[in-house]
Amino acid sequence: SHLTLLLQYFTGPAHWKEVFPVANGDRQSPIDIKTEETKYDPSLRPLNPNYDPASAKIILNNGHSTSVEFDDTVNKSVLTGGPLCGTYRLRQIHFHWGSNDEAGSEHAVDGMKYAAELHVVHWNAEKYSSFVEAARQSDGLAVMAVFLKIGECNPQLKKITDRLDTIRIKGKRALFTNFDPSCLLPKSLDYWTYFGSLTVPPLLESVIWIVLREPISVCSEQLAQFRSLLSTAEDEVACCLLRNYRPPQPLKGREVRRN
Ligand SMILES: COc1ccc(C[C@H]2SC(=S)NC2=O)c(OC)c1
Ligand SMILES: [Zn+2]
Repeated sequence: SHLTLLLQYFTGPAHWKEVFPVANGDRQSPIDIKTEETKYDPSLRPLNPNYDPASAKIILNNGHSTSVEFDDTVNKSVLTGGPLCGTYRLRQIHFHWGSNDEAGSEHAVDGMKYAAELHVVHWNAEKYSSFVEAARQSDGLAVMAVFLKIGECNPQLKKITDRLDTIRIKGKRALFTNFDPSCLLPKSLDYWTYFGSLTVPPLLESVIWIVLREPISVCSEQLAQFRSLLSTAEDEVACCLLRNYRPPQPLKGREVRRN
């Protein structure tokens, strides 16, 4: 309907600042990583993801993306090392993509966008008692970003894209367990890191970003399966989730370090 289309238009990234003033804040994400300006930091340690496949619980279409939600009531699946102090507990993974294969990632590298981007979201369970509380703290969240580059179909990603037809409508969820998200990480865990934010409202400035330098592969057919998800619920006029990436935001003097 016209109202739905109008709402869709006014809910785009350009309008978020009207409802969430932090959208113009000093540590917004994503950013365009200018590789020549990144700084090597010898104090950065190797990343140490340690995930238990039994923590995976459900796969979900929340209308903005598709996510796999994990049991984060205990320290079963955690990320330590890298730029992090302490233990960050795995909460969920989700994806960002575009309406065509030429764009879709949220972060860019020297102005270049990849076809899609995986976010692996963790929260600081050592210092804070819940994800929601951690999401309000400057060191509350750690999101590992993995670029998806157009190429061979990704057999590990197939475990997710093959289930999307069961959650096409916004709000749908399905059981999804025995899944270790490490299978979606590239060979090298070399990374860039910087202080940023959630990339979707409420855009909270609570994320330590860890952007892996090596992409994983995805094929056009798999991206088409993401785009066939609906951003609308059962009782609404069907609308495909064609794109869900926020464009790069001003760096505002922040430093991007590399290991
Ligand atoms: C208040 O809690 C939130 C809000 C939004 C998202 C999703 C956003 S944040 C990000 S980074 N990429 C996204 O798509 C959350 O992700 C766990 C958590
Ligand atoms: Zn995200």
